[in-house]
Amino acid sequence: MGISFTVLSSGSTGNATVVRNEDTTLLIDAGLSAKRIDELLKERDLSGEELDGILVTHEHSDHVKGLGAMARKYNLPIYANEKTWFAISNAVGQIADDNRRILETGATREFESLRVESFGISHDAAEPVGYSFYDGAEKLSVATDLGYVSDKVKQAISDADVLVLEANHDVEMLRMGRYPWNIKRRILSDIGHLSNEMAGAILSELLTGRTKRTYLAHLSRDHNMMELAKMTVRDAMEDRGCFYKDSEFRLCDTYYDRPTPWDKVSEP
Ligand SMILES: O=c1ccn([C@@H]2O[C@@H]3COP(=O)(O)O[C@H]3[C@H]2O)c(=O)[nH]1
Repeated sequence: MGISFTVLSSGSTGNATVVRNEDTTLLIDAGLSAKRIDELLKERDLSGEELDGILVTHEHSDHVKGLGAMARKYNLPIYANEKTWFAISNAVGQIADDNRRILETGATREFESLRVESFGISHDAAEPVGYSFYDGAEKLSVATDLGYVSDKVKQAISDADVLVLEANHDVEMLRMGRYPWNIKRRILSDIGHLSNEMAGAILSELLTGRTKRTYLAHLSRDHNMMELAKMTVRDAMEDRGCFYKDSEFRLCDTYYDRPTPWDKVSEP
């Protein structure tokens, strides 16, 4: 079967992604109400009963809003590093001791045949992480909520067959937008969010021929549009000499209000 995934919802109104293979199904973040996550799972013919655990990237509410409720409703273990556990302790409510699992940044954990690696990212949270998933030779990487892509992150996500990468904002739209200047500065900073241009620059370095598609994620509803994001990413790649035909590499959409279709990592 290999790795399949669906981005259930992406953006500052709530983030959740399902990654599964033949023996394991994991939820990455639970940033919407449990009721909404249940609805989104149902849209992809899945139920919370089928989940084996929840991996947390960081403590911001758009990533943990429904975390405690999902864990309690389905008796799910939650995996997060120690600093993130500390940061979510109030928001998450009562969690059974057995469901409080530590997955330290940089650590690898095998969920039967699905291997998960966490890697540190740069964001204004206690100890934010992204995740890579491996099944045999297949690799899927998920990296959102990062202001800057370090060499370590590049290494962690390089050679992924499929990548879910943040393209949060168009810099001009953000500059001209309605947010107060201190928030704009924070979003533009190294611990903020990746712009479309930065996402394209990273992809131009990462595309070695193995990565077949990238889902552009966590788009700002105020300061971005999917078509603009795709155009800017593509232009940024071409400016750096990285040309591709759609048959070799594709940019794919994520949505804040509906799940992406199931995607099999092994498919071309
Ligand atoms: O001090 C701050 C600065 C920013 N933010 C978030 O960053 C997000 C960037 O994408 P967005 O435009 O969809 O939404 C923005 C906000 O949700 C925040 O919550 N607090």
